[in-house]
Amino acid sequence: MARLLLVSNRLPVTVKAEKDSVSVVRSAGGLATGLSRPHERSGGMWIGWPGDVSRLTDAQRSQVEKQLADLRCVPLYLSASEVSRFYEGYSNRVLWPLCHYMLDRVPRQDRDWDAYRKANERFADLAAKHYQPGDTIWVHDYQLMLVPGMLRQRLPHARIGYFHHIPFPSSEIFSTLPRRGELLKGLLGADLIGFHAVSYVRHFSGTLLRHLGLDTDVDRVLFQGREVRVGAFPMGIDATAFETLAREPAVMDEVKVLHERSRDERLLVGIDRLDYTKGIPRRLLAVQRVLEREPALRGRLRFIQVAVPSRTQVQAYAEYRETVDELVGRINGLYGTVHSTPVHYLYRSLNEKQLVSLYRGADVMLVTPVRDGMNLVAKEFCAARPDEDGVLVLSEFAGAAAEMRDALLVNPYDVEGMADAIEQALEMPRSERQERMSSLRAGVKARDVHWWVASFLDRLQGLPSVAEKPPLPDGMLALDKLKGPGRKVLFLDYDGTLVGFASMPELAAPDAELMTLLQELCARPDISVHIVSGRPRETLDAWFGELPVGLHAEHGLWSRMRLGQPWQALPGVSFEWKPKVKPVLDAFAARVTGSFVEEKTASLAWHYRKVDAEFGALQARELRLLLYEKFSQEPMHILPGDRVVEVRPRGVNKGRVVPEVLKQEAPDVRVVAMGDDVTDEDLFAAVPPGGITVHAGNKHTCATYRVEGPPEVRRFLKALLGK
Ligand SMILES: Nc1ncnc2c1ncn2[C@@H]1O[C@H](COP(=O)(O)OP(=O)(O)O[C@H]2O[C@H](CO)[C@@H](O)[C@H](O)[C@H]2O)[C@@H](O)[C@H]1O
Ligand SMILES: O=P(O)(O)OC[C@H](O)CO
Repeated sequence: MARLLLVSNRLPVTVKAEKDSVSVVRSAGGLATGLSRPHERSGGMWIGWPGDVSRLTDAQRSQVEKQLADLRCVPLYLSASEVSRFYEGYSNRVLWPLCHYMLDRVPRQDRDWDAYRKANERFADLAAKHYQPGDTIWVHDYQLMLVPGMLRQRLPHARIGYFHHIPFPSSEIFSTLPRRGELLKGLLGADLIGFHAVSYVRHFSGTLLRHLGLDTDVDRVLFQGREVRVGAFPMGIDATAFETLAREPAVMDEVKVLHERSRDERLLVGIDRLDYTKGIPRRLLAVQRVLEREPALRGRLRFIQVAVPSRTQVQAYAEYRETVDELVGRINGLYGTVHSTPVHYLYRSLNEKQLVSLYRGADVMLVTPVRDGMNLVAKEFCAARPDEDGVLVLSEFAGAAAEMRDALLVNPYDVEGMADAIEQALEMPRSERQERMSSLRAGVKARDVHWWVASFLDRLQGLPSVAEKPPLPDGMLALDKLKGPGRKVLFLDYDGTLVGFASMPELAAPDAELMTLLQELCARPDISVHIVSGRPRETLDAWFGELPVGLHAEHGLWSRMRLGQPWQALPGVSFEWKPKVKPVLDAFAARVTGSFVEEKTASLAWHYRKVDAEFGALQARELRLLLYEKFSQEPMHILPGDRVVEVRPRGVNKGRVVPEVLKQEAPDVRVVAMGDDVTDEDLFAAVPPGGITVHAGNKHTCATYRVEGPPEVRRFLKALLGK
């Protein structure tokens, strides 16, 4: 099995320094707890921050390093400034609230981007240093979004995965980030990008389209010549370990004590990192509402809320703590008696045994975050209930809600609704509790953390590696093969190859530099030039009619072989479908603002270049489906292009030009074809063996060389002229 290199901001263990001793303890938080056991099993390494070590003596530090090495953890020490600017600053003041839809918590001006970028460089450097060929690198979470891209630069052939543990928000939210483009490109350095939920994949794909113009095809997107996969991998927990612990006599004793101490009380439990995304204040208010509404429950209801301190140096967390403290005090002041306290609040971390005892003892578990990537507490609770009892009240804004449909799902913003759900849970008959819990447990056990790790890594390791599928060689290298005498025939696509795209087709007229270049190529007795375009005859005539070049319009339907010769159509092509299809495209143009229909002699095209990228792509899919559905019997082809859907007669393609032209040339002529889009693939396929095919862009292609785009195509043609 390939060695696994985990890279995350926090290691699964944190250094804990006391007066005279130092030790490493389990880190809190979903990522660290969830991945600990898979790491123990994998035999690989884990690179990350072990927490604050600034006060350790040299001897203590080496003691810690020894302990970390035994756990196969490689520490990356963050300086005080990095903790404050990279971790607390950009990661937790900007990205954390933004990904949780809390724009009002993002500072007006972010000053920590630079520190974030530099810290990401340090993680990438350390991972690259420990990398051995054949390793799989798995980068985790929002603190390290630039690391996949940085690793790709350092290790072009490495297999790199990235998992985003928190929500990926809608593109409307992500778009507000000034550094959105850099962050997206950073993620795209990975081979596989995973999220907890399908909705996050959708948001991510929409954001790629909107900001980088990259269209995700179901689960893959092309970026810089590489295919990057994206997918939903809902994270699980070590269900067996929780269940085993929940059956231990020590835990059962603890549960017994808990029940004896609160003999007549029903027990509600909440367990969270103390984070403003976890919805603790509204949860407290809901408990308060239950007590207000149901006097009979006063003195008979106990809510144990355990909150582990988190990010205590960030002001928002300190303020949140005060809010929670105040609410707890208020509710206890209102409804406490000399015999009972309704809210039992613990501000600390619990060990696993204490945690599981609470899960096992709870009548109702309240997991009500206002937004959460997944939420593992909900799953831990179910795993810890082999008695198939207890009710889970779960926020519909937690990623876990997509899987845990048998929980009582609540809107965490609706305090009354949550109070209703708590009452419903308290009154729920045993048979219903059992039915729901049994179904929840089946899901938690089937999709546990080992399943999660295996499904992510199987997908990642099953992908063809960059080394197995090397990038196409640089087109400029092809020039060597064209050196020396001998005739050359150039087949050149126009839009996207000789010129860049314009918002309206008529705006992409050839510039002076291109006209000069074409004139110089035509002036060479050993070179003949053919422009093979999807454009109509009239346009090619207007732009190039005076040049001694071959012109081929509408993807080869019309050809003017030489200057002075007439245009001729390919024989036997049917156009009868056109009047039937045109009204369908017109209707789309009318309903999608900014789109329009282009009509040529033989084909029709619906362009949506100026339409909002996400909406345009959706509409294009709908149009294609409609066309397939209505006109599958017609002799026509439906061709998705770059922000265009084109309908052409069957049997016409750019490839048909090549043999026609070569009929008039000597057999030893050297053929060069250059193009950028899917229609040029027919051209490449028709080039005889030994010819040179150059794809201008980063799409899938059957060409043998690649250049980046029109400027490089021109550089190639100039070099052919010896310039
Ligand atoms: N008082 C306490 N004492 C001891 N342990 C405690 C504790 N309170 C919480 N924990 C433990 O910490 C973990 C919390 O994980 P969560 O998934 O609930 O949220 P978190 O926001 O940390 O994780 C992030 O990563 C995870 C995993 O991807 C996502 O589910 C989540 O949405 C995302 O925010 C659980 O394993 C829990 O047992
Ligand atoms: O304590 P933090 O800041 O490392 O966050 C822990 C959470 O699991 C983050 O996903």
